[in-house]
Amino acid sequence: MRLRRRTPRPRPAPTLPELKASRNNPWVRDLEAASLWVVATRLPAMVALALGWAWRASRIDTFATVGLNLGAGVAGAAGLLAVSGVLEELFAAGPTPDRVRAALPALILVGGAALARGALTAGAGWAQARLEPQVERAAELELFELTSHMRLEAFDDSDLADAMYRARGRGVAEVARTVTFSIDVLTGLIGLVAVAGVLTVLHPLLLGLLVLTVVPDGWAAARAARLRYSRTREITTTRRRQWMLSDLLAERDSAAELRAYNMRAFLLAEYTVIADHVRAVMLGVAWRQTQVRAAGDAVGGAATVLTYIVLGVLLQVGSVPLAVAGTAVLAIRQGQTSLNQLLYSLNYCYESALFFNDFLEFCHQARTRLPAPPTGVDPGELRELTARGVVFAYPGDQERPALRGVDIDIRHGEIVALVGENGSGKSTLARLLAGLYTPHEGTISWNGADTATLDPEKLRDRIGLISQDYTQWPLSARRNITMSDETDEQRLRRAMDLSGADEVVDDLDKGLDTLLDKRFVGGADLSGGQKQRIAAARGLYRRADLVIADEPTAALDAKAEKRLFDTLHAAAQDTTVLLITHRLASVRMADRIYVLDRGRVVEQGTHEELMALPDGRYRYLFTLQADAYTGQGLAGETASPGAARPGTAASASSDAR
Ligand SMILES: Nc1ncnc2c1ncn2[C@@H]1O[C@H](COP(=O)(O)OP(=O)(O)OP(=O)(O)O)[C@@H](O)[C@H]1O
Repeated sequence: MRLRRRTPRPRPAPTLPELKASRNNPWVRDLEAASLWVVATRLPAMVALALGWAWRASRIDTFATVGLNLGAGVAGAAGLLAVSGVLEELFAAGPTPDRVRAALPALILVGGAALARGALTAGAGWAQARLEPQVERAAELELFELTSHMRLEAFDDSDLADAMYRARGRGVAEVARTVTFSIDVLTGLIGLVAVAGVLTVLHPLLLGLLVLTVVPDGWAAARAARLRYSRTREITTTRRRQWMLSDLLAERDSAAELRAYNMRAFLLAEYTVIADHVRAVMLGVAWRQTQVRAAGDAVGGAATVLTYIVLGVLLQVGSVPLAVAGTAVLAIRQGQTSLNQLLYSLNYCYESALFFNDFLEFCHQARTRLPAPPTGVDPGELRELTARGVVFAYPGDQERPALRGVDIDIRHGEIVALVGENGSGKSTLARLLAGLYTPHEGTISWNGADTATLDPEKLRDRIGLISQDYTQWPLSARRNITMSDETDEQRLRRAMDLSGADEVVDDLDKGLDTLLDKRFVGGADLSGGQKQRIAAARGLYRRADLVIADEPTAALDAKAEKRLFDTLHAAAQDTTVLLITHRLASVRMADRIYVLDRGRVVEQGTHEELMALPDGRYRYLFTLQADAYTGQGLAGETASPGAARPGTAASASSDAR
């Protein structure tokens, strides 16, 4: 049976063009066009996958659930056949006490079968209830093992973000539900097969009629499930936006700016438009589902009436005796109960399985974004880190690479600085050097070996990254500094002392054991600069060969800033420092300064060499800053940013590109 094409529904336009429903997704189109046959053939594979997850989560409970349900089905069939024996004796000729006595053994069998069925069903229910949390745990762990292991650039891919949203939102919860409904489907099927067996024994024609009552309801259930799913999937991006807006409206991080900039009405207005759109889509789904279910019920009801008419005719023409007809009525009623249960579970199972498929789809996509397996090759103590012809573009930005052929050299014990205007590519380059991104072209070499051939974890262990976008982890102050490393009290004190985090920790109620999250009882909140000191201590705590400090002082007061820069300069005696900063006074002492502009190195050299370039960009930027402090300087000489050209004497090798 082919499904009818949908009638077009009115859809309010979402606020942003990118929130429009994706009607071009081939998977959704395929889903909408799927016939009942396709659905029926897909479902067993999904049920098998779900049972595979159940098996992985707990073999005993899966085995018990399926086995006990099977036993309950067999007991049900035996009970029905025993009923036929009871009726046969009761409808026989002779005095009533004799007929009752004759029916007694079959009656005991009916009672025994009912008892056994009840006990087995209860046992199966218990095993099934135990399965759900175990499957949920297994699915969540799988999801987060993948999300935390994917390559960093995967997070910049909007398609993957949609897939992750679906998997995290409903997908992961539906894994356990798919297992539950799959088992319900199996249970319903077992019950139905038992009844079908009994009906076949009583009269084969009755079996055909029972099947006739199944098809319309089955079609309606599958169609209704598909409708909901395809509409829900279409509005994934809209829902993701709604989720983000709900965070902005309810989260602590945005609470202050929301008020300061009177964003409430604006955000609520956008939220309302999106919520209206979602509501309209879901109301449309509810109406279509009701139509489909009503059609299925009507045809199914007619088939039931037909079944009873045929039974009456068979009785009339003497094709079945009265006792068999009585049992057949019971069997048909029990069959329909099983059928209802089966259809109910089928409906939910199919719907759940579609969302479960989202989870599987994301897991599949995430697995293609995992880093190469660890090579185990230790990079060794840093002597030299070089980048040659490095090109890198963020996903979706292939036309505008963030780095366009960068060459740089960092040698042991040096302080190397990256400077340049906003968006020139400094942080991107730092992340590549830290092994967080892989170049699309060119190579990054550690002691001459391409970092792609080195063990990424061992490489990252040798690098302390003081990130520009640092995270304040909802963990103790101690963990915020040591992170995954063991606590070494001496090293910890030193890192705190060098970064100024000691003053922050001294002010906390429980010192290093204070939880840095105000959302929990006893948690503390830090100022922007205090958070940055903790982040700096984190980078310095590492036993690192290379410290990469990306704008480490943006939020620090003048005293703390000087202290940290002094620390970084001192640290360069036994380690190597890559410093990214807009405070150009702090890079004067650097061994080499690279000036980036739109993804290229446009100048390189020492402070003196760069200042000697008459039209140099560094000279222009440095002078501009110096001028802001002194009110003098060379600002008058350098006309404008547009006038700043790559220098000649010490201009970068990449200039030529
Ligand atoms: N996660 C990302 N996804 C897509 N594009 C990005 C991402 N991060 C940065 N970019 C883009 O890459 C370019 C370089 O950004 P990058 O952060 O490296 O610059 P930067 O020199 O560190 O800037 P700033 O001085 O403002 O920190 C910019 O055009 C930016 O828009």
